[in-house]
Amino acid sequence: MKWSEQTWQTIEEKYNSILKMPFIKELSDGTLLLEKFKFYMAQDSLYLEHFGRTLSLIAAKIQDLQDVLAYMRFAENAIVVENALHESYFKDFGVTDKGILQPACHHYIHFLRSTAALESVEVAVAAVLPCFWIYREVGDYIYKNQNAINNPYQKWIETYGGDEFSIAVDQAIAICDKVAENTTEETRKRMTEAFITSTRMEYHFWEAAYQLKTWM
Ligand SMILES: Cc1ncc(CN)c(N)n1
Repeated sequence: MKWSEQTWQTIEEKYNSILKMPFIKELSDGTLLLEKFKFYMAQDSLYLEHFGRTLSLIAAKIQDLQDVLAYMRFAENAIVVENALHESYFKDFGVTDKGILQPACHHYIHFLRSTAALESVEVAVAAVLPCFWIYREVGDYIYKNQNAINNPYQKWIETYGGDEFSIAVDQAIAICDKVAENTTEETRKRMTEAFITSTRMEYHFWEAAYQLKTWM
């Protein structure tokens, strides 16, 4: 069994908990309070900048030149393409100030940045994988279960439930499987731990937005 298949099994329960979150349910039926979505989008826009920086650091470290190019593209997509979705919502909502990093986002970003800086590149690619994979699965799930009539969050749903995003996700999974195959059992274990940690943080990111959780 591939590393990715084995690892997904370890987070299956956590993934199912994500699907049951009120944030996901209400985003999907369009009833999520705008205040919560705005909080989420502002934090996510800050997140994407640092996620893009993390992907660039991985691009600088990864061995295979095709993989260097893939992570450079992922970084550009996070900062330019994904963030364009956020900017368009900010325009609609009249948001000019995204504010500061709040606890869940701060924690997640710093986990990704420190993993990319201090761990091996194999562990770093595993740490960023839930940012692709969980979003694709949640995006697809919402796409299939959405209320598409007058849903204010339609653009979000189409971005993460769309084919373009899915192609990048498949690439990121394939790179993880390749590096996992060529490394030690100990590193594969660390990759799985990093993947689990990021999965947890995806959960807490949505939870924090639903609760509008800020610093004291
Ligand atoms: C927190 C988070 N994780 C993942 C994604 C999808 N790149 C995102 N936009 N935000």
